[in-house]
Amino acid sequence: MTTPFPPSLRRGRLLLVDDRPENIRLMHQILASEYEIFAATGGQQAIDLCATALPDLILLDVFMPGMDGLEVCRRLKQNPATESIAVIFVTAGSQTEEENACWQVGAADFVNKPVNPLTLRNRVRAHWQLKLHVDALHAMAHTDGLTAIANRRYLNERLEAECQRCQRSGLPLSLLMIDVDFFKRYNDRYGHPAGDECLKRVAGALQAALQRPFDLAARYGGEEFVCMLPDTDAAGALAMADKVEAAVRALGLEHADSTVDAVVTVSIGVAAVATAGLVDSQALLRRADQALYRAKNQGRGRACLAPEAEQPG
Ligand SMILES: Nc1nc2c(ncn2[C@@H]2O[C@H](COP(=O)(O)OP(=O)(O)OP(=O)(O)O)[C@@H](O)[C@H]2O)c(=O)[nH]1
Repeated sequence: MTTPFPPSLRRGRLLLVDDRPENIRLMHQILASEYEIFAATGGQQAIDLCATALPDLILLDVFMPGMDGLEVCRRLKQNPATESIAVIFVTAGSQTEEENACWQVGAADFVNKPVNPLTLRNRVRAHWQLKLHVDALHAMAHTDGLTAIANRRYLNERLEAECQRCQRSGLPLSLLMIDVDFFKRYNDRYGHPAGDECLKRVAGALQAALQRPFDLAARYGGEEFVCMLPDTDAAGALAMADKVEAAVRALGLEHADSTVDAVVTVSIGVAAVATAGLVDSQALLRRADQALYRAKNQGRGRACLAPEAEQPG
């Protein structure tokens, strides 16, 4: 799952790339106590490892037979999945042209060969700390402050990307728009701090109900949430909506002023993209919102499916 929440105190993952095993051994000795180490002795192997091991940093030899370090770096920077991995080149020479070529392909830094252990350790540590800070900022920008699930900004980014993917692949995509019933009355009766606590519990129930790695639960604003369900058609989304509705009811949060039940309930609007063609994220959200409005009008504490979108032309 693409999560906005990085593990905060994990060990950094470091990929060492050098065609000479003795160089890898030396760097391993210097760095193994602080990092989880992976190693590759060729360019293609390094690229393959990046896709599976997802390292945080790479120490990359420039001159290697076959694909050299410059080409490895160029390819990593062209791939959105690997472009943010910091590449520190390990260079034998210190010629200006060689350094410039490294910067041009996207180097983050250099270390000279033969490596000075202290310099290597400090350079790697500086880039690892920078990466931790960037990840933390990224997580903060994508997280809702109250409920700690994804926020509307992250939902919009992911939804846009999923709509494009769905348009290319023709696979279905569904949204649930979820609203806590009579939440104003809840706040009025139990107080705003209890209202906040209720929203946190509802968010937790949504998060727990979604089980596929690419599903996403987000707080859309106020007492409204959205669940994005890739590769899920209308029938699957309706089943998920029922599961979410039941999960919130099962929290058993007393709501004495609700006319739906004695506990907190939610209404859910479901919208699905079923057919190939243009997929418009905002139109999908609007359809889910209209279905939510119908669920409210039909008595709340239930899910309603939006009619299929009309295809242009
Ligand atoms: N405690 C708390 N309340 C919030 C928060 N965000 C929005 N609200 C409250 O949510 C309530 C939403 O009220 P309405 O839009 O009238 O909806 P409702 O009372 O849930 O009624 P229905 O949706 O028709 O069932 C308002 O009273 C908002 O103040 C929040 O972060 N914390």
